[in-house]
Amino acid sequence: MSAAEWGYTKRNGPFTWAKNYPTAAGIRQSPVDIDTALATSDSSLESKPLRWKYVPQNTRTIVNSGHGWRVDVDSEGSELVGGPLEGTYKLQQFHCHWGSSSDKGSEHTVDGQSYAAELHLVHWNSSKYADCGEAADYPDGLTVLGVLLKVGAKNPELQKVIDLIPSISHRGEKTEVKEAIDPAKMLPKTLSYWTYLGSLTVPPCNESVTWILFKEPVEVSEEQLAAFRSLRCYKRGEECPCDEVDGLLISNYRPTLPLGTRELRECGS
Ligand SMILES: NS(=O)(=O)c1ccc(NCc2ccco2)cc1
Ligand SMILES: [Zn+2]
Repeated sequence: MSAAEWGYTKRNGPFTWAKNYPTAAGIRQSPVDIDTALATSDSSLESKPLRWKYVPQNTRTIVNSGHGWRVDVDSEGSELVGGPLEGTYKLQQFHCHWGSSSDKGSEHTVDGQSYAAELHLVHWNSSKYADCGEAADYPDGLTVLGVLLKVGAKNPELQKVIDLIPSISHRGEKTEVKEAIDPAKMLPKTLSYWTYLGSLTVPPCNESVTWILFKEPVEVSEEQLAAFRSLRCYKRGEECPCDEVDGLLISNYRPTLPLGTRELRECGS
């Protein structure tokens, strides 16, 4: 029933989620504003550099989830270790959040500043759990690499996603990713990051994510952001349930929640 379906409009948006997903009102929620003055540098993070291995050929399909685009990956062969992480995490999927104009759209903000969009690479703890779904139920189950996107040059790796958007214009549509997308090429050059314990930024908002947000933004063009906003949040042939501008997914970011008493650590300048 589309009315109960969560989304990003006034009727079903972030301020209504806690009604159906009580965890959304928890004390370990994401995103948060990164108050850089509060960040503590931690020698243990410096001593275990973040290391990743991805298999571009394992990026399988791209789908319009109704809340954005998502590239699903065959986890085998991928790994993320080090930094704040215990054990090995495997890449499950990556997706993006954006706003109706480029002055907003990122989920995390830095000293109150929003970016135009934010890329999330979602990993699950394969040292302890059997799959992503199980891992999402545990406090150390998931880790998400967050990359802030700012308006600038066209992003060649993200262009491979954008080229597929016309084939997934409506909710539920999916298509094969023929030209391998290398997640590693979407990461910034410098690997400095902030890290804190948080949650999924969409329902059910499980408090199971170790967030690792890179400090250096990556560039994406206005035209590429416009392509993201051309996705529709409803199924082909159905009328538009959301009161968005004719059902266009023009904005899919959750406003920030309080960091509360959580520690915010940083690695690198
Ligand atoms: N925006 S986000 O990076 O916090 C995010 C959003 C949704 C999922 N879904 C993955 C999942 C696995 C089990 C339950 O849900 C994973 C991560
Ligand atoms: Zn996300």
